Amino acid sequence: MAGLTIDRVTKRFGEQRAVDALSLDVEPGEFVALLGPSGCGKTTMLRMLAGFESLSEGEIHLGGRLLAGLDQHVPPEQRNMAMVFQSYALWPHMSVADNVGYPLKLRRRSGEAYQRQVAKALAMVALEPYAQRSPQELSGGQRQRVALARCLVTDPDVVLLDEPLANLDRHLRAAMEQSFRDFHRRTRATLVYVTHDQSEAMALADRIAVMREGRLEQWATPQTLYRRPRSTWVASFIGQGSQLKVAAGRPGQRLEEATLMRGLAAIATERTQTVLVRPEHVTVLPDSSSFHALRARVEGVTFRGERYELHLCLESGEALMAYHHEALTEGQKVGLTLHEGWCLEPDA
Ligand SMILES: Nc1ncnc2c1ncn2[C@@H]1O[C@H](COP(=O)(O)OP(=O)(O)OP(=O)(O)O)[C@@H](O)[C@H]1O
Repeated sequence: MAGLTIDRVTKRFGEQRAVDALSLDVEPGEFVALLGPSGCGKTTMLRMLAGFESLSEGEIHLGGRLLAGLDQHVPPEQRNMAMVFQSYALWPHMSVADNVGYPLKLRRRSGEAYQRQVAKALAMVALEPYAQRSPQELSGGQRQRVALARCLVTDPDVVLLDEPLANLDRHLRAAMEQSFRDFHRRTRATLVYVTHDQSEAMALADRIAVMREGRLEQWATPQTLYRRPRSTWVASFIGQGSQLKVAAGRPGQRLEEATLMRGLAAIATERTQTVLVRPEHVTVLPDSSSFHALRARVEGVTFRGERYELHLCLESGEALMAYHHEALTEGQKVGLTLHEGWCLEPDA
């Protein structure tokens, strides 16, 4: 197993910087997600890791070995990495087992060693009973597992995955998330996973690199991204929540209930700090009275099965999202207690 070092990597296409001075240290065996909106440079970064794209600046190391830099470009087939694409790219005329064994054939493996490695890779994705089927006889999720087995069969140091679940329906995606977790637990390969779906990245990765316009916005565990997003931009991208103005705190500070409620009650000109309030930190008191310091009007109610999602409008005009155990009526006035908030850096 080897770790990856991405050191100030830049990729220019003409005037545009698709990736801009990106640095990441990925631990051996770590599951990492590159997350960001469409066009932020995720796929370009992945292609540079795989060796399909050259670097404009910076270096990439695997273990102690320089893979790519100013005068160095190790070709893809010598990097001991494997890439899984959105489209699976399976051969339709070959059986599942032959698809999985194809990279071994390219390396001129045969006989018993070949059979053993194919069987082992198929077992890792629980597809042994399907070995002799053709890919057309499989579901989308099963096809993606064949693609995973094919990339595992050569024992790569690093597995690169480019939106591998993008073509699957929601139900299947959830089941496949579990397959990816199992896959990672069994192989302990270093995984770099590209996605624009924050819930997928949060569910799977040990650490997430949040990218925006080629640059790294934040590099942290899912828990840290959720609880302590750095900027207003990251906070609006990860999870649900509302951004309010308060007269309290500074970026990177957690506000307790009393400070937060006092800070919200201040006059508008003093409320200059943006605070993130997650919906689970809001208590809604349906019988609004003048007794409540903070009041709001119910603007919308969405039933989510286990709870209702309320869209509220504060007296300041700011929007606030909250959860509640029962349905309220639109237009209803409510009192609120906000239990905590997280102070954000302004958007650069
Ligand atoms: N070969 C290329 N030539 C010119 N521009 C390119 C090329 N490849 C990518 N780009 C540009 O670089 C930027 C980053 O593209 P990239 O595909 O890496 O983004 P992405 O984050 O993977 O997006 P998506 O989620 O939509 O796949 C985009 O603006 C894209 O148009």
